[in-house]
Amino acid sequence: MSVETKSKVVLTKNQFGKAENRVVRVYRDTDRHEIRDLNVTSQLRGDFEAAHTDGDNAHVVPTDTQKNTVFAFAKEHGVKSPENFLLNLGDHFTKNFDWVTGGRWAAEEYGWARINDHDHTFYRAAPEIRTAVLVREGDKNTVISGFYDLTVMKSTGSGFKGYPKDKYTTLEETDDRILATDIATRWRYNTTDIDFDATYNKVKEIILTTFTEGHSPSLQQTLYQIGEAVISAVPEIDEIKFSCPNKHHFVSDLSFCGLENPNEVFYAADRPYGLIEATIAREGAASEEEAWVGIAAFI
Ligand SMILES: O=c1[nH]c(=O)c2[nH]c(=O)[nH]c2[nH]1
Repeated sequence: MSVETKSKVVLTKNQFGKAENRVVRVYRDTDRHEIRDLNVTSQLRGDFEAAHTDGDNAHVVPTDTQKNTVFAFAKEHGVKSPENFLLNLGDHFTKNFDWVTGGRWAAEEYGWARINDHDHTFYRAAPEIRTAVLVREGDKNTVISGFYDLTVMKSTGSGFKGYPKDKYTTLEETDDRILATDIATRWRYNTTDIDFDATYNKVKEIILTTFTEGHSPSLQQTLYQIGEAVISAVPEIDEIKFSCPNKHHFVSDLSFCGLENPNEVFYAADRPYGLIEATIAREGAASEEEAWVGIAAFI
């Protein structure tokens, strides 16, 4: 085959924009400043056929313009919540450019707290990174929020037993072990008419409280119970996903020097780790698989 011979191809899914715009908004209406610290990605979907096939840029809202819009909106609209910020971007691009029929806008938020209750001095305080994704198609918005890197541990109140054994099994059953994980979770709202900040705080609180309560027979059941608690408490959430490492802590064998070790000294292994992933959905709720596309590694 000659090198000039081209196969017939068609453009299928595509989107484009500016990734990871690091925008910090300072509210300084009074001497007591407030800050919101975001990492925002904007990507447009619509009729961009000619740009790809013919090099015709008539529809290509430059990624540079998308970046500028992110920074201008931080001033013009402020950051009520990451989700509201993304909804403003989605409205803007779909309403002002006929051929933009939708898109994907994503944000991470980094949390800050005041040093000694000072008016304008802060330290990075939230252990977790908050996430938000808006997928817009026509007039339909789907918002998926969440967080990752919230590391939690139970020093007892967890066990693992009753599992099948074969010739490769060495694990001992236990009623008392350390359960530790880095919680990564995303939940899908069935509305955009909600106080996103208040709901974020409520979901985080439910996750931490449910992790605390009761005896855990496995990380699987703990995640299921957390998901059930979130969906029961928040009617605006239809689905929640988790991707959580089981960060193994092995009891250190101190018998070499005659010491007993009743679950006091552990070796914290960093790898391998169990990887427990699950989706818990409201029964009967529509699933929105398309909105999850592009969300890395299960969640
Ligand atoms: O909570 C757990 N779930 C498992 O699936 C598992 N497998 C394992 O070896 N330890 C654990 N712990």
